[in-house]
Amino acid sequence: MLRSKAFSLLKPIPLMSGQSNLAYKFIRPAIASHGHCCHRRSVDYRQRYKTHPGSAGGRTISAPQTKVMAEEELPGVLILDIGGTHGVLENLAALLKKHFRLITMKEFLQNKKEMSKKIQAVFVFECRPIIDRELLESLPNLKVIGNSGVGVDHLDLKMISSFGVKVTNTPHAVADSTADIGMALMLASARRLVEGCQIAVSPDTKYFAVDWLGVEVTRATLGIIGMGSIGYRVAQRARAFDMRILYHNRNRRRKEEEEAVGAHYCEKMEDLLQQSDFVMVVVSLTPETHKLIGKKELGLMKPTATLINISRGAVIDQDALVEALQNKVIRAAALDVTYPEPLPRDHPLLKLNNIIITPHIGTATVQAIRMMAEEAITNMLAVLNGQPIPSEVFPK
Ligand SMILES: O=CC(=O)O
Repeated sequence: MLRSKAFSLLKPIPLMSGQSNLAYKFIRPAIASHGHCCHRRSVDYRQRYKTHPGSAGGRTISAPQTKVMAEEELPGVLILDIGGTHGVLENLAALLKKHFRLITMKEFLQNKKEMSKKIQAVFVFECRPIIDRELLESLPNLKVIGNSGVGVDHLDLKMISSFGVKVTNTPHAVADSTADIGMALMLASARRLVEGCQIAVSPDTKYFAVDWLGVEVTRATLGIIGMGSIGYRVAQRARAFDMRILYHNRNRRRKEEEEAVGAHYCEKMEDLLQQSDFVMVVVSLTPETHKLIGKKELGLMKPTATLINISRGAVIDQDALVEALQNKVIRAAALDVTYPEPLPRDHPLLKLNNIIITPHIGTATVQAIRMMAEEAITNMLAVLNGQPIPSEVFPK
């Protein structure tokens, strides 16, 4: 009952744009307990994320230190997740509790009058919860929405900003784990890992009766569409496989960044599509990238090529993809993201054997979710303390 009440606050909105520019050159704000200036300390994030020039990822995000305060003194944070996280959020509660008074949606709805005054921040744990006007109107002291994750297409940035509320995201914390899932999908699809597993466990099949062959990733051409921090990390990994790396991006990376991973810029996405054996989509979802890969683009790809998507489902026209896979216009696809998530059980994509689909697990690692929470906490505290905000996302 309470759950369904909470859900009534969350209703779908049209896809919206919005993405931080993944800037890395920020100084971590001096962290003090909220409202008090103690233990001020600045940490240059470039020291922490110095794996390569221009990279914005890192492995050592650590939550800021806060003076121990009584719970009532701490700013309230409303925890917004849609459930189904199997205790993950509970594990993050201890981290959040060091800096905030945690308020669940259930507590908020039970005692709206008192709670609404306390809530200064909303922590969004999954990329599905929707923050609507009704919720914002009921939180007069809200200053920041700390999104745990890089993609903010589930948030109506213009509407949120009209309430004077800031939105932040966590581009650094997600970079490695998301790049890893891209590599995992590419390798799994190339070597038909899922089919291999099915054969190995099937009682009906002779163990070695594999009547098909995979393809090799080594020395193949990888085309990366979207060379932000995740795309760049994919390139770093692909280099170890001696891959020829092409990329297409709104903005060309610096020469030294290209050289560091041996990546070649394709001004036209068409050139990348025509030349690549593996095409990996790593763009954020915006109105410009909605259905970026459709029938025409799939038609430009080699019949031996594989499409990998680790960004958002809606950047690919799924009907066109079904048709392309059915008609062998391309060899295969490997998707960590779909539209919607999960796909309805009778969706034609689930009936194909030249596809691998994982349930949006790019950041589903012990390390990533912790780093995401820590990065989100740092962002939210910076807003509440009036300090420079490491990763603010602006409406376009
Ligand atoms: O999907 C994951 C993210 O947006 O970081």
